[in-house]
Amino acid sequence: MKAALVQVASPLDEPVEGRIERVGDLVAGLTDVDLVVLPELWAPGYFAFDRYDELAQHLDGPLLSTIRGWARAIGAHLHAGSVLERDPTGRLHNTAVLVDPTGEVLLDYRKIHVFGYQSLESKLLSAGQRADVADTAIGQVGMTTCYDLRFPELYRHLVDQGAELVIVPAAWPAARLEHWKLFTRTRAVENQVFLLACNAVGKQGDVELAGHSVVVDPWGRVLAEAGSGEEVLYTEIDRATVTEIRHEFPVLQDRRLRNQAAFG
Ligand SMILES: O=C(O)CCC(=O)C(=O)O
Repeated sequence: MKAALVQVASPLDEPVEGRIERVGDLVAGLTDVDLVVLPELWAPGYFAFDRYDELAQHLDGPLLSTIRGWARAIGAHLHAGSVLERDPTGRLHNTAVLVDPTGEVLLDYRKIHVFGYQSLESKLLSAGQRADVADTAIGQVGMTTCYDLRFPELYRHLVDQGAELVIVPAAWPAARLEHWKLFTRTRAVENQVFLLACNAVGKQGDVELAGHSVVVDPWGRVLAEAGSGEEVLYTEIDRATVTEIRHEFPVLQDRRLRNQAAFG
């Protein structure tokens, strides 16, 4: 399975429509891949808090419909990064969406751990309450978003549902790049999954985003890592590696917490 992680900047002074066109042009050039991944809230810009309400859309709105068209045009799965979703009750969410090559939505995930440190996300957005795994042509896919990387129990929950690969869009600041590098590898190796993490780059307001999008295999090996500028990061992964590594080194079978056996 060939994947491309599209690491882009979302400067707050760039018109959103222009950015959607620019990213659409980049995606249109990716005709030889099975999966394309975009960063967290790349269209509005994660730090455009004052525009969240104005820019949020229902999942059947124009942005997702454009993105579904991109997937059809290149004939690949497309992880839309995340979008600002207005749900039917009017609440807003940071929602990741996976689309198949026919443009059908396979899975959506509302970010569970909304971020409140030097961020208004947790004030403006409602937290998700569900994390599912989709059985797809590219494997058993789970999704989490950015800050979720700090919460290992969410990944265990995905593994318990059969996840083989976890896709993580992010807008992770450069100030905590070392944490990003640590968590992306750790979540992959402790759960014996492929982890594909697509970060944003560039400045949004005062905050520099880290880039360093990364693909890690279930043994914790970094298969590909981007730098700190805009770039498309290519990788090739074989889902059979998950089964092989879990068979060869079956640590997940030795978990005890689930049955409370070792912790009373
Ligand atoms: O956890 C972090 O350090 C960064 C999290 C973040 O920026 C986010 O969730 O958008």
